[in-house]
Amino acid sequence: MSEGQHHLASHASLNPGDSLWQACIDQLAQELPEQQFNTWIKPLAAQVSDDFSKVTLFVANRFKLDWVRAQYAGRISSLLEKIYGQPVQLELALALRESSARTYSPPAANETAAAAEPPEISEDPNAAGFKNRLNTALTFDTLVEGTANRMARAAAMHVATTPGYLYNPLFIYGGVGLGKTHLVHAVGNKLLQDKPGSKVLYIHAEQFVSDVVKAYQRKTFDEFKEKYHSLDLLLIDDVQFFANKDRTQEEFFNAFEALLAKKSHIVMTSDTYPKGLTDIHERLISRFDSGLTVAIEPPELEMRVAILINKARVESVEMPEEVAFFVAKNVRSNVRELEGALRKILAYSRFNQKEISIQLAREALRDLLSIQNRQISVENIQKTVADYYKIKVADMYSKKRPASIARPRQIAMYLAKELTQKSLPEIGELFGGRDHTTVLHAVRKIGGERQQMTELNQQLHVLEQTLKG
Ligand SMILES: Nc1ncnc2c1ncn2[C@@H]1O[C@H](COP(=O)(O)OP(=O)(O)OP(=O)(O)O)[C@@H](O)[C@H]1O
Repeated sequence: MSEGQHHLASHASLNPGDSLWQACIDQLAQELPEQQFNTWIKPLAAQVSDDFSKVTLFVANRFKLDWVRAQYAGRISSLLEKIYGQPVQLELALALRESSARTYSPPAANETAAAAEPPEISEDPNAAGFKNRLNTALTFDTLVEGTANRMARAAAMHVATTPGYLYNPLFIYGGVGLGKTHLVHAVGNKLLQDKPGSKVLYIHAEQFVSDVVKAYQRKTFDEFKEKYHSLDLLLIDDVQFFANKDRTQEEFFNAFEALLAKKSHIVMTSDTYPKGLTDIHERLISRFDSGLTVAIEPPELEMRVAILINKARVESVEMPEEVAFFVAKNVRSNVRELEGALRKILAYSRFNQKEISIQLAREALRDLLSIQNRQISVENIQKTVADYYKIKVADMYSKKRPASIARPRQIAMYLAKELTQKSLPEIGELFGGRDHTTVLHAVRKIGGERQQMTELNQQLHVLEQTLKG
C-alpha cells in the first residue's frame, strides 16, 4: 500500500472523495503559513469525481481563482497525486454566485503582473478605503538576526521607532529571498503598533507601476497623488522594477519629493545598490542613495541553523540542532530555499509518521541533495569541521595548539583519512605542512576515543552525514 492510500484509509469514515481532498488540505495546512492557508485554501469547495480522476475546486471570484491557480495549483496537483497514488486532474472553477453574475472584466496585462503580490493578506475590509497591505506576520520578532542582516535590521528598527529623521530614505538591497520584504513589513507593523494612527503603505514596485497606469488611463492623478503624497511611511519593494518605466519614475520622483518634504519616511528595497540599477533616471538614483543604503547578505551557517529551528518552532515542531545543522549546511542559497527544505522535511515526517532525524532529512531532501552530488574534499572537511566547532578554517593549517583548536583539527584529519583517498603525507601537507606521523597520531587517537566516548561518536556521525550530503 502506498503512503497516500494509507493516509486515505485513515479517513475511511468519510466518503472517499471527501477524504482525498481532506488529506490534501490537511497537508497544505501543515505546509503553509496559517494566514495563507486560511485566506486561500480553507474557503475552497471541492468536488471529486467518483473515480477520483478529477478534482474541481470552486473559488469565490476571478481574482482568487487566478491567484490560487498561480500559487497553489501545482502543489495541490502533486499532493493529490501523491495521496491517491496516480495523477489526478485538477480544475478550478468560479463558484456559481460569481460566474452567473458575470461581473468580471479581465485585468490589463500590467495589472496581472501586479497581482503577484497578494493584496488581500492583511487588508482590513472595514478600514474605509485605505489598505496598508501589510502582512502582519512579518515582524521584527519573527526575523532572526545575524551578521548578515544586523545593519539593515538596526537601521530599519531605527526608522520604525523614529520615522522621518535619520536614514531617509532607507535603501535596503540584497539577493533574492534574503528577507528584504520581511524587513520592510516589519518596519510598517512596528510603526503601526507604536502609533496606530499612522498612514503606512506597503507596495510592490510593480503594483506602483500598475497604479500609475490606471491613474493615466482613468485620468485620476489627483487621487493618485492624494493616496501617495499623504503617507507617513511608504514601503516600496523591488524598485528595480521601475527600469524603463519613465512615467512611473516621474510619478515616483514627485511622490518621493513630496514625502521627504513633509518628513514622511520612505523605505525601499532592491536587488542591487542604487548605482547598480539600470535604466532608472540619474536623479532618482542619486535620491535613492541620499539617506542610508544598507545590504542584506546571505545568512551565515549559524543564522541558517537559527532560522530553521525558529521556523520549525512556529510550526510547533522541535527540530534537533544536528538536523538543522545538516540542512543549513546543505541549503546555503537563501532563506526562502531554507523554508522550502523545512516544509519538505515536516511534510515527510508527518506523512511517514517518523521523528525528524538526519536520515529523514536526507530522504526528504533527496532530490535537492543529489543535485549537489558533492565530492568530499579535504577542504570541505576542514570547512565543515571548523564551522561545527566554531573555529576559523585558518586554524586547520595554523600552528596553534590550544585544545579548543587542536582537537577539531585532529577530528578533521581523522575524517580526511576516513572519507578521502588521500595518503597520510598528503593530508599532513593540506593541514599546514604537518608531518605524516602527526596525522597518524590524530587518526589513531580519534578512532580510539570514538569507541569509548558516545558524545564524540555522535558528533562524528553528524559530521560524516553532513559531509556525505
Ligand atoms: N532573518 C530571517 N529570519 C526569519 N525569516 C526570514 C529571514 N530572512 C528571510 N526570512 C524569510 O524568508 C522568506 C523570503 O524572504 P523575503 O520574501 O523577505 O525575501 P526578499 O529578500 O524580499 O526576496 P525577493 O527579492 O525574492 O522578494 C520569507 O518567508 C521571510 O519571512
